[in-house]
Amino acid sequence: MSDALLEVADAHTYYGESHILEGVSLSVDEGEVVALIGRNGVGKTTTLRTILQLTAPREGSVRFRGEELVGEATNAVARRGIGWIPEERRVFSQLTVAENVRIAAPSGNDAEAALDLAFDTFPALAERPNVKAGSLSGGQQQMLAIARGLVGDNDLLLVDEPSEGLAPQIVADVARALQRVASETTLLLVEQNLPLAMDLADRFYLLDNGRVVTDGEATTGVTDDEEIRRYLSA
Ligand SMILES: Nc1ncnc2c1ncn2[C@@H]1O[C@H](COP(=O)(O)OP(=O)(O)OP(=O)(O)O)[C@@H](O)[C@H]1O
Repeated sequence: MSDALLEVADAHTYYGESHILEGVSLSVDEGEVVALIGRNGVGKTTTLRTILQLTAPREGSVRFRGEELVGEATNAVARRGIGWIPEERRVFSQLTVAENVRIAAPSGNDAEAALDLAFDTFPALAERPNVKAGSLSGGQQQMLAIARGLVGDNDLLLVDEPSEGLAPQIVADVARALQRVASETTLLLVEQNLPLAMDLADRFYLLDNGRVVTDGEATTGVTDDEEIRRYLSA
């Protein structure tokens, strides 16, 4: 048996009768950053939802530390230490930055230590602890969402399109922050920005039409690979 932290094997996932994932297999080892790339609509978010059991696969398996997640409720999956930073940057807009971070720390953990970690990682948040999350810029909200994932004490963080809709300068800040998060936890990262994905990741999987079409080491060479570029621009 594999000793991967996460192992998805031949997952088939549907929305109603639409067959979206047609046998996705991938693995993530402890400490790795793995990027899931591919153009719009190929099933990247659905793969994350499949892991979280938000949309359970009809066939195939999802194992975390060797244990089957298929059939478990999403909150049980979360309790195993799998965190999710969705594309929509879920933060509590009526709560302050500090409150958002504090409530993301698992109960029993030291909320002030969580704040220290978050503010140390994201100086832009440390400058505005008492600002309502809803009045932050898009980039700051993304950082807050990542900070909440970071203090959640997760062993695996699923991060969906962290750079989407952000200005290039802010993307660089988010990338730096993710790099720091990666030194603390294992990441599975959905990212359409290929240079960013290759910069952050150790390995990548390229999805197309609900299947993994290729995978390998994340290097800058991948960014210039003709075949991969064709898949991404199609
Ligand atoms: N709730 C849903 N009900 C029905 N079809 C859905 C649903 N969510 C997604 N889909 C469809 O499933 C397919 C895969 O979507 P998914 O969001 O996984 O793609 P993606 O690779 O993450 O792309 P994007 O970057 O656009 O989010 C798409 O064709 C999409 O239209």
